[in-house]
Amino acid sequence: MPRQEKQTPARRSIRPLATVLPYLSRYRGLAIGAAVSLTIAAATTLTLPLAVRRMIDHGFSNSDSGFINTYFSMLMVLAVVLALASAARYYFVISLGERIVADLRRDVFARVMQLSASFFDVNQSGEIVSRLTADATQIKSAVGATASVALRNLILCLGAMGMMVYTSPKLSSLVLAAIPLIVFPLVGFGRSVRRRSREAQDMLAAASAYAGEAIAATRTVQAFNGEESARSRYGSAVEAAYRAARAATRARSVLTAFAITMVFGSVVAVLWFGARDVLADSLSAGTLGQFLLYSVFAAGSLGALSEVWGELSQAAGAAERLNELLNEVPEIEAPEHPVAMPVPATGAVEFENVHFAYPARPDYKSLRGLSFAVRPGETVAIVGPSGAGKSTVFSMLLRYYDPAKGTIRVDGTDVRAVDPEELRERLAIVPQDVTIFATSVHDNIAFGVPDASREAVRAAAVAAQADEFIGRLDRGYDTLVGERGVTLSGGQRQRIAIARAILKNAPILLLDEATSALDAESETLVQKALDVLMQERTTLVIAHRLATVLKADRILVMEHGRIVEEGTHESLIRQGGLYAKLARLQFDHGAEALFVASPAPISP
Ligand SMILES: Nc1ncnc2c1ncn2[C@@H]1O[C@H](COP(=O)(O)OP(=O)(O)OP(=O)(O)O)[C@@H](O)[C@H]1O
Repeated sequence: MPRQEKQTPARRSIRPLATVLPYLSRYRGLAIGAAVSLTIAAATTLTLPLAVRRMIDHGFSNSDSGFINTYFSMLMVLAVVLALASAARYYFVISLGERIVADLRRDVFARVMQLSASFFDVNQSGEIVSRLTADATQIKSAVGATASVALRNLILCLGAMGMMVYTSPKLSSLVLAAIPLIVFPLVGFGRSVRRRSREAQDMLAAASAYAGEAIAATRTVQAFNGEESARSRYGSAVEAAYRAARAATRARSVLTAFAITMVFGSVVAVLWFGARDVLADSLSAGTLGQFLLYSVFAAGSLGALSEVWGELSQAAGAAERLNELLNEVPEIEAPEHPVAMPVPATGAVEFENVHFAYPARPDYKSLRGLSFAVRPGETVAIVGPSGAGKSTVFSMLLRYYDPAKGTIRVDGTDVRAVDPEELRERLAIVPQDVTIFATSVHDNIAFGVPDASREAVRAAAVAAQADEFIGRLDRGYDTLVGERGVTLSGGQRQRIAIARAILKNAPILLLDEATSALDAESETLVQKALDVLMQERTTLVIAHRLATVLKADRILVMEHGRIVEEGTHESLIRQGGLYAKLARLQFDHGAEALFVASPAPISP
């Protein structure tokens, strides 16, 4: 998301909250229940001053105790109605808030899952998580508690004003004249609260993003004695969030003080007039009492409304941040009329004059006219110095990004013309940094095929040389492996990833060999697992091991985003070019199993 757009102020203060309206209409039952119970509660409250007037003007002067009994029984009934209506209001309104925010969270998450790699190149995951949690919570309190208070006070305020007019049109006209004086400044304050609150949420998200990163990397932080600097960086992020939140709160306090002074000030002024009318006998004491209660209701609810306005403005800041995610358009989307890929899949891959620069680094071309073709069933090794563009080839094939120029074809079809889901069905990847989810071993292997049977998962694990170690775990395939698979060794994680790819059984395998050295036994096991996986399918492997290049049908040597040499190990060694240099480096350093990543000058 373009960051500069984030700060664009919307013209109207609480407009971003309109996002929740479609959700509101989805739950009409709850919304109607809330509205009805709100109305009943407010109407009941409004009848109380009527009773007070009757008591003052008639009740105490009348010695008929029957009248008093009926009167107080009625009041008791009213109290029970008020209590029940308030309880129902609370239930409906809070449930509605929870319901809407659950839906909103789900929709925002679903949208985030669809976004392209380029989005995540520039946005931090912790920042996004903060939107899903902190911002959504603010909206929940706005929709739930705040909206309920707002509606109740709005009804109460309008009702009280109506009753004021009914009680004394003369005094009411004075009150009504004061209202614009109060409302307009309130709206202005509300806008400033929204802006500040948005800033506070941005700051909080930045702090969360940093916390997420640091917590995920505690081992590295500790290894480098970085606790102190991490602590102080997080501390200042939190401090900045606090300052921004305080600024928002300050704006809200000013708003509240202003509102209460104005509202009660005008009530006092009006009553002053009223008191003179009573003295002049043109108004009964009971009527002034009734008017007084209604104006206190009206003033109280206006005061509450001003506070609610502050809260709604704050929630609008949060809604704005969620809207940005909801409105984010994935860069890679299925075409409107996707071309069907040929069936059965053959596993052919072709790059034709592909040029590409990462969106986060538009001036640097990672691929510069890359062309090659891989026949169905062929095993092709890609080698080259660090930064040559090897991993980029995989990202392009998986269509994380689209090329600036040129065409990529899978099974003869341009990848841009097909549904990305159909394309990715045909590809299985074993990345260098294996992703393990904090769930069971079974679910990790079955990640691409969630309905796979236990037998199928087991068969894949056996083929990936993983069954034995899984059997030794506490609960076998049901063992939870911890976040990012922390309870597993590097080799074990890799074999789980291989089992995942075996289970997916896609016609094209993308393999990014791990550079990290495994112990000899793990190495042999991983190698065996890969041999199984590579059988009978097209394999593109970013190779770091001699064994792998020796086994490949063909080796592509990449440098600066294009192919510079091509052939078998022997023919390339004979050519004496870049490959020969890379290979020599490896032998010179005696690391038989590893390709050295960059062709540094050979030391004498
Ligand atoms: N997400 C990204 N955003 C911007 N630039 C990137 C991104 N990923 C890679 N690059 C750049 O693109 C170039 C090619 O990177 P790539 O990862 O494809 O290299 P590689 O050959 O796989 O290197 P290595 O062997 O070190 O993994 C590098 O210069 C790298 O800095």
